Amino acid sequence: MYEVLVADSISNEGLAPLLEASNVNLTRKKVTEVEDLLHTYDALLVRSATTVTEDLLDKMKNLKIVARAGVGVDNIDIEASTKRGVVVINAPNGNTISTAEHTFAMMASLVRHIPQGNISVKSREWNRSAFVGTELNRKHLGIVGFGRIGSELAKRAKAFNMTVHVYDPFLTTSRAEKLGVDLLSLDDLLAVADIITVHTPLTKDTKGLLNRETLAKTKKGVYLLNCARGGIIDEEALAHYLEIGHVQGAAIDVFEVEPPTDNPLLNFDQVITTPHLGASTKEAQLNVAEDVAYDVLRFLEGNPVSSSINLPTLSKDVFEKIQPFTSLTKQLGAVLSQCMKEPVQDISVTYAGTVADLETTYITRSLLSGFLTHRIDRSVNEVNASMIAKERGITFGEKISDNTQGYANIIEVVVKGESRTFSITGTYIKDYGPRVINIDSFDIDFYPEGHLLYIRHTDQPGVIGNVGKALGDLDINIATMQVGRKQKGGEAIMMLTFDRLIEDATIESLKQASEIVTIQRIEL
Ligand SMILES: NC(=O)c1ccc[n+]([C@@H]2O[C@H](COP(=O)([O-])OP(=O)(O)OC[C@H]3O[C@@H](n4cnc5c(N)ncnc54)[C@H](O)[C@@H]3O)[C@@H](O)[C@H]2O)c1
Ligand SMILES: O=C(O)[C@H](O)COP(=O)(O)O
Repeated sequence: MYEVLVADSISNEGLAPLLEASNVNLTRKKVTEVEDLLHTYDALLVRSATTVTEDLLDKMKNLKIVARAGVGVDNIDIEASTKRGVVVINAPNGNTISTAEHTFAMMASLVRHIPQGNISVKSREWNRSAFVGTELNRKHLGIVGFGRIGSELAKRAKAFNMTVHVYDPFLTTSRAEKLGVDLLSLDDLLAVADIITVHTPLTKDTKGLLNRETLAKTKKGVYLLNCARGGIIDEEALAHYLEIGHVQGAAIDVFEVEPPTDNPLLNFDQVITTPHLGASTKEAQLNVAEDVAYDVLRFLEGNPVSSSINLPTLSKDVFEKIQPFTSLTKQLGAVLSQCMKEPVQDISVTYAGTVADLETTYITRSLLSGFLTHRIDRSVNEVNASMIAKERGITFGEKISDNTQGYANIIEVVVKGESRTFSITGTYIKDYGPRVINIDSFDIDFYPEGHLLYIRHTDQPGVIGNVGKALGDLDINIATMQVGRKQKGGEAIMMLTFDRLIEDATIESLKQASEIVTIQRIEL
């Protein structure tokens, strides 16, 4: 049974896939209400109200996935989640239209003073001259951040006969042309726009993007909107330009600290606000809840997620295709880690044949996770493997080759340590499964699973028999035995598999024979 904690207000109807699943036990409680049970949850679903800190992640020892029913993941410590191997997903598409519509509504309200007029009439005033507004028609709208919401807003603005200028360092000129907007530098946009609205994520680059210095470049009388994230427009700087009358008005849905209490912007009549309502529609909430509910269920049942922040996103079809190879590389990594008993500096993977056309970065992550699992005492998976490898100074890289050595596919891994290198090559054979076909330059053929002994010895008569007899005398049954050598009379290898773990004492006794060079136990 999977334990799922829904910590924020998320549509019940949208959560139906989880509520109806027979293998899920769903709890709807705030994190603070289940302090004692935090270690039991497999999945955590939040909106923007819950902050997923490193401290919370430490308490949620069993957590595998954090789902954000919405777009912004700035309330989730992604790095700490990734370190712990916790997948973070979001629902990036479900609230786009609602937020674009809300921004448009805020813009129209702002230039026509609708909230102020409303308050005035309800105060039994009839002051028509105080609320003379401005048309949107033929005005220049500057959109900073032209992603999903920015581009939906542009369509609506164009329908109102506005000229749309955009600034987005990741937007190509051809896409801007296709969408009928004028792509500018930030400075040029600031200089030309009558109304400026921000639609970027909150990152270290966008925090305070509109500040005292940049806002000074705007037209006198400009209107500003922030329906993205508090802090993209520096609140103190905005307050300053409102105070001196340079900025004519602002519409703010999001704040640096929510709920805002002593925020200076709340003191201005020309600032209109909403309590982070961009995504608060029935439709958006149903969409985002459904999106994450399906994704969380898929993930818990071992399937790919459709929108991950810290994992490459794979379709079900692609995931199924790569699964045999991720299992294979996990095993190859585990064999390598146990055979190469020294610090490793570099891991290099070469893919050839059918596997080379697949999502190899994900397959390499599985390899790293198989390798690192045997070296460190924390949980490693595809989410955190590359980060942990980097932390430990292990470089890694991928190559594609066309040398399949006669197989449909092969994966060769070379590990460089301080004093030597070690290599392993595997293949996945349809209807037969994974095979290791070369280990440390010895051709061999074994199934990488279970309890193994990897023995290097001199190629001479009687060695195989002696090993068999010594194990037989200890009542140890050899399940399979594969041998390989490079040349007659030179060094040779044996790969033995067993039905149970072989004790240290047995290995020590086998090592006594002079023809045995090394023995390595491998547990897969
Ligand atoms: N108010 C709400 O309730 C609400 C609802 C949904 C989303 N949001 C917020 O709206 C914002 C936009 O969401 P979206 O779905 O359109 O995201 P998106 O990822 O589709 O678009 C963001 C755009 O910002 C651009 N960008 C990134 N860094 C930039 C920079 N330094 N300068 C200029 N542009 C930059 C990106 O290239 C991208 O095109 C996010 O902050 C999100 O959290 C708020
Ligand atoms: O990033 C988002 O999706 C919006 O800010 C919505 O936030 P909410 O889910 O807390 O309304």
